[in-house]
Amino acid sequence: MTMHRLLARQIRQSTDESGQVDLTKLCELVGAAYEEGDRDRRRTDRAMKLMIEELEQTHKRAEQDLLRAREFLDSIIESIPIAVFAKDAKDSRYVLLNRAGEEYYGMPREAMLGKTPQQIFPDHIARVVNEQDRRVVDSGAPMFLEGHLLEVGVKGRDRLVNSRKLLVRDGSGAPQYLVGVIEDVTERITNEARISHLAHHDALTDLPNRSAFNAVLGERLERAQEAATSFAVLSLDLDRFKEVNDVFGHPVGDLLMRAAADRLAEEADGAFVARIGGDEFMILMPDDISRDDVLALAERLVETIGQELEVDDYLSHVGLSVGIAFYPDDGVNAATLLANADSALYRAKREGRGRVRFFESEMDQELRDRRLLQHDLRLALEQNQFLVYFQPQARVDGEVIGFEALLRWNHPTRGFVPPDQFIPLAEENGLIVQIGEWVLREACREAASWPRPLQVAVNLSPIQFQAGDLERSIHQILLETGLTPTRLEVEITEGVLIGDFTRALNLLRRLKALGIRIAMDDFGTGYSSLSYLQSFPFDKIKIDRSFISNLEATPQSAEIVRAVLSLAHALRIPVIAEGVETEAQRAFLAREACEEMQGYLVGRPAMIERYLDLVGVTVERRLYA
Ligand SMILES: Nc1nc2c(ncn2[C@@H]2O[C@@H]3COP(=O)(O)O[C@H]4[C@@H](O)[C@H](n5cnc6c(=O)[nH]c(N)nc65)O[C@@H]4COP(=O)(O)O[C@H]3[C@H]2O)c(=O)[nH]1
Repeated sequence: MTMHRLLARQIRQSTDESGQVDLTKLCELVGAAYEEGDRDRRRTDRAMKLMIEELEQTHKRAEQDLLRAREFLDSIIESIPIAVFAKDAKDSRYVLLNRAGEEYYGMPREAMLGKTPQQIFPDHIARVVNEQDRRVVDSGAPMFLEGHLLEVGVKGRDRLVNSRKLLVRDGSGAPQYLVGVIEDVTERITNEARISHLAHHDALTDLPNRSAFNAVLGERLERAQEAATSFAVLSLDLDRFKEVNDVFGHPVGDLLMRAAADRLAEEADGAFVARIGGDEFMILMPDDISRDDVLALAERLVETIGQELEVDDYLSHVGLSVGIAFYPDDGVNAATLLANADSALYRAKREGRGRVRFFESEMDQELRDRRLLQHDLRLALEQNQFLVYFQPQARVDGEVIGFEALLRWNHPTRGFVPPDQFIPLAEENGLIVQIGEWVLREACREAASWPRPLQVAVNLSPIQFQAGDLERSIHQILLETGLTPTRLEVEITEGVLIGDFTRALNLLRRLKALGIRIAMDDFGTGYSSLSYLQSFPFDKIKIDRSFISNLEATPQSAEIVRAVLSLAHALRIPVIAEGVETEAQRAFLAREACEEMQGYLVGRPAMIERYLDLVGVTVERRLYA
């Protein structure tokens, strides 16, 4: 027989040494044990109760958390701007649709929930939707369609969307739901397209820009190398665009540029036309085009652009010069091809604008020569290679009234380089600022030393007006040399007024205020000499020598000279005629009441030593006649 260990212990504790059981003690021990047991049970019951309560609360909290999480998720799904739907995986019935979904499909969710695609969409669409659903359910693989046209719903017709569908399984792994999202990417795609367009197109004309041109040229070169084909690159430049811009203002200039670009693109017959900056364009011609065809097209472009353009009630006239280089004959890489097309363009412009020139290897030589000359020009000033020649200016009766200072460059190996050749180079690299200052100083110093107070005329380049502090340097030179400002005349061409017109005008006004005289040079050759006469009180007009040399040959020249003289007289501006070589020319000018003249008839440009008598060093006064 087995006995509970506690009872055995209680009996042992109630038994004395003789083996006698003390029943009273045993009853006490058993009673105490029962009481202890009751206390334990009560404690356990309480603990159990507390635990159950705690568990119930935890459960309730978990349920509430779950509910809140669901509500939170629901509100996110409801408010995201992406359409979200869920369907029953068995029959594609819609079980969930958010607000964005209603908008995409153009119908309220009540019209869709519980329904299959066949009950909602037209047949051909329902068929596609069902096929997609089956594919996802059968394969278990998600579906992703990018940038496609949404073909359902009201709003969907012109929207581009990214859409996804994926399968959700139940606890046992069986297909339960199909969840789909549809994101409207129309704006993003159109923005991306717009940004890419802007990056590759010129904002004013909407033609491809320089970077697009370089990319296309790179591709063309690669293709032409592989296929052994040839192609032509045209470098184009609008003639006189800057003048138009300046005379009519930038808004008209912009309209004109747009109109010219349209004409170019229209006439270019599908060739690739790009605007690569300012008034410069490039055209890439199709493969294997003949020289004759390229020439014909280029001439057509020159003619089209040369026609009058009516822009915003203004009639304006620009021209076009074109340089052409061929791959592979004139260059096998982009840099050489472009440089050679530019050389041809440079030649076209130099030969009188409105022309088309093919690249020739001698142009390459010319370009290198120009660079060499530019390099030598830098040394010329420090090595004293410049000289100032003086050419007398006289009244038409022959009385010398002053001299024009003309710069000469005595190159150590080339001899005398004509100013027409090196001054544009000095203007290109900015050296004209220092060189011009040197001429001014020499001319003023020389004139200040003459016993007779004759005037001295000095040419100023437009670059001197744009860069450097011309006013200060003239002021400084006058102080330094002691020449009276009224004896100095500066000759400017209309180029000075092109560009920053207001700045140039203010500068001229300040120079005039110092007492310096301002003459307008090359009158009649520019685009807008007449309009400039209105804007500034010039002290003298110089009629360009081209009109004087043609006086006898072309009757129009005589008419132009007469017209300029009568206009100048009306404005009370004295006129000096340039390039007077013959007595007949002088007589004509005298008859037409032209005040002054300059030319070989009076005297050639020379070192001042040749004219010492005229300036009063040896002879007080000398008359030409
Ligand atoms: N056929 C012919 N020509 C005559 C006659 N009389 C004078 N000439 C030439 O006509 C030019 C007159 O100078 P420009 O119109 O100011 O034209 C000047 C001027 O624009 C520019 N230039 C000369 N020196 C300077 C200068 O110091 N600074 C600047 N910025 N330009 C200068 O270079 C141009 C050419 O200068 P040059 O070669 O010295 O040429 C000079 C002169 O030698 C004549 O009867 N017949």
